[in-house]
Amino acid sequence: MPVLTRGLTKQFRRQTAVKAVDLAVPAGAVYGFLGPNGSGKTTTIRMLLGLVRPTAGSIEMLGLPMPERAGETLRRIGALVEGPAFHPYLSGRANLARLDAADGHSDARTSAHRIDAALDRVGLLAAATKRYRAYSLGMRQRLAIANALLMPRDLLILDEPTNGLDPQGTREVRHLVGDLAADGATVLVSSHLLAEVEQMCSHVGVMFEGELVSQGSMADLAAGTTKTVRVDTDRTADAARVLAELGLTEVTSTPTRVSAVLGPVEAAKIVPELVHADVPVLGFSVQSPSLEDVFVSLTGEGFDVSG
Ligand SMILES: Nc1ncnc2c1ncn2[C@@H]1O[C@H](COP(=O)(O)OP(=O)(O)OP(=O)(O)O)[C@@H](O)[C@H]1O
Repeated sequence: MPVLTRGLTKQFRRQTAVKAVDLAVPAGAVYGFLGPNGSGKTTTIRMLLGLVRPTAGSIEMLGLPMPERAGETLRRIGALVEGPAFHPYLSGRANLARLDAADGHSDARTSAHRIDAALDRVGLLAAATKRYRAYSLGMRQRLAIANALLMPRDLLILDEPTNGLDPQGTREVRHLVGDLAADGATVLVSSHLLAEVEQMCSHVGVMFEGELVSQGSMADLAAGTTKTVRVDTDRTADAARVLAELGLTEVTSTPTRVSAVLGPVEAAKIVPELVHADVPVLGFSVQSPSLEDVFVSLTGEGFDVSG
């Protein structure tokens, strides 16, 4: 597990910002750390990176205890936390050269090569000599990610990398995250946008009021919740009877559609039974709840989907 925490807790003076969080980020995952603003994501990430001292709990990063082994682990971790300070009048390449030179672990002899490789990785090589101030927001964020990629990394931690970006910049960064994962890095990426996590991530951890209320693969999360079945037909009363006889629950009808909760019933049995009962099936679907449905069922609250 590239990231593993036990009972991770942070108490500020009046408030427990992070409450006994057990994070488990498996190798190769794009783990979406999802939660509304103020739910404790940034504080958790800052504890992982040793920027904030936990009140309680333990952290393992890349299999080693933190902060005891920070010297070994941090050089294998690329992080984007609160954008590094870029100089507006220097080019993208010159900015990376400054930051690389400031990194005590970097090798000056390989610097030029590593910088161009990182710029290439984020698609900024052609704009390498442009001044930072002339970069779009998406380019600025990609430069910040390039900075995290100056050294080979096993784990990338990106705190809200699409925050403040326009739709084009957002797309650029989402693609980049997918590419980085395809290259074999494990990525922990925080977001307050449900749709973004749904599109970009293989795994999700849901934070709410300082607690990790759920985590797992996207598939597990959907499987653990209630699937619903819809049948479009002009004989809804008969269809409803068949579904109830099969053992589906919460059967409801409109004039043209019957919906019900699937439960343990095998979905493949439904259409043959309907046909057998002479119910014309004009449409049939089995629906897994969206991440939004899951969030609402976990927290009892709606999620501001638009962000
Ligand atoms: N240094 C601090 N001192 C006191 N309270 C803090 C401090 N840092 C964070 N908090 C509080 O802890 C809670 C969690 O904040 P945190 O920034 O971790 O949330 P978040 O999920 O990352 O939200 P955002 O997306 O807005 O950054 C908030 O209520 C915040 O006000």
